[in-house]
Amino acid sequence: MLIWVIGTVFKVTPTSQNRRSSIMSVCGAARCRWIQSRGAVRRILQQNRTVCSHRSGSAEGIREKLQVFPGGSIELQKQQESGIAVLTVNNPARMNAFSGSMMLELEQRVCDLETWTEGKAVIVQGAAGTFCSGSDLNAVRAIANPHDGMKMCEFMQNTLTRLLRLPLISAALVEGRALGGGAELTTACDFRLMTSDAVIQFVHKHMGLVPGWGGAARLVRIVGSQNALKLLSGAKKVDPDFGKQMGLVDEVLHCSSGEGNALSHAERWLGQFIKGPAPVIQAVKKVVVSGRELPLDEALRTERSVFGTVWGGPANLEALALKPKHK
Ligand SMILES: CC[C@H](C(=O)O)C(=O)SCCNC(=O)CCNC(=O)[C@H](O)C(C)(C)COP(=O)(O)OP(=O)(O)OC[C@H]1O[C@@H](n2cnc3c(N)ncnc32)[C@H](O)[C@@H]1OP(=O)(O)O
Repeated sequence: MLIWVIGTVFKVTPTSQNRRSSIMSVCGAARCRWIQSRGAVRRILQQNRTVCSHRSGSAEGIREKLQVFPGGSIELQKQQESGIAVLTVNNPARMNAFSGSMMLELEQRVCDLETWTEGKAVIVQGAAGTFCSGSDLNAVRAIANPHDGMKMCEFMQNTLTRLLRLPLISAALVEGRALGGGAELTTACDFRLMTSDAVIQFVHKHMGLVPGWGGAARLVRIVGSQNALKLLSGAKKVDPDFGKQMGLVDEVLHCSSGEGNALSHAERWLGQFIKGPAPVIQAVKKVVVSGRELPLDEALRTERSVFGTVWGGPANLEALALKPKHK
């Protein structure tokens, strides 16, 4: 599945190359590069939409089971002006634990974000001053057999992989507690921001488990295998200082608690990375995703292809006209 998604998102077909050469023959080189790159953008977006409507057959059976465990919601607010979306895990009565229906809703929200062409960033947060306490233990008890457990994990792995691959710069805003699957969710974002009293804890070992939503694989890539082993085998509480020290946490937000206060700090922090037009920010994220996930040759090919989507584009031409000095 993973390889299939990478393949479909980044593939350039021979047919599309033929189409490119015929366009080349009738255009000036710069204009042509621009048209060609618009085509590449359209293709990537269309392929994303294909992924969107694609329902993994192997995860299929679990949807009906997850639907049986309602409660809470996943809220998505897209701020058109700033280009920042806010995704909120909302189940405060259970410390924002994921019910079955919330898992299904998360997939829909990620799907929505995959086609947000004007977007630049997404902040993932929890409602009511705490991040997320993992799976809803009531649902977990009801599907506590290996077959359903693996299906649920596969479903969440696919969704969180898509979240991490969004062409938007993502940040987990951790207030309060991020436990179990909640800790895993933070690793499906590009950055982790913590308020000074927040804690991230991979409590899985205490539950007789290991991470299953892809959190271990991602954690190793973020902090290295030594640190990951310590965090998982010790079920260590990660406070902001410890998190910064091992590279799990990108920024500590020193702000008083209060409705929206941490969020506005997070938006300000993200602001430094999302100045400029959305297509350029999205292109930056795409080359980082390909560099992070693909073998070098393929990553280089993808980088060229993404480069073609911005080279000679409006932002590039405007910058050239201004003769900038980067002092
Ligand atoms: C792959 C992911 C992995 C898996 O499914 O395999 C998991 O995520 S397993 C779940 C890991 N999470 C936990 O084990 C969390 C257990 N809960 C706690 O440790 C505490 O509740 C805590 C620290 C989150 C909050 O403690 P506090 O004293 O501040 O509040 P309460 O304990 O009174 O909690 C309030 C209310 O929320 C309910 N709650 C909290 N977490 C969950 C949860 N994960 N599932 C269901 N319900 C949860 C808690 O039971 C309380 O409800 P109440 O009706 O008031 O008793």
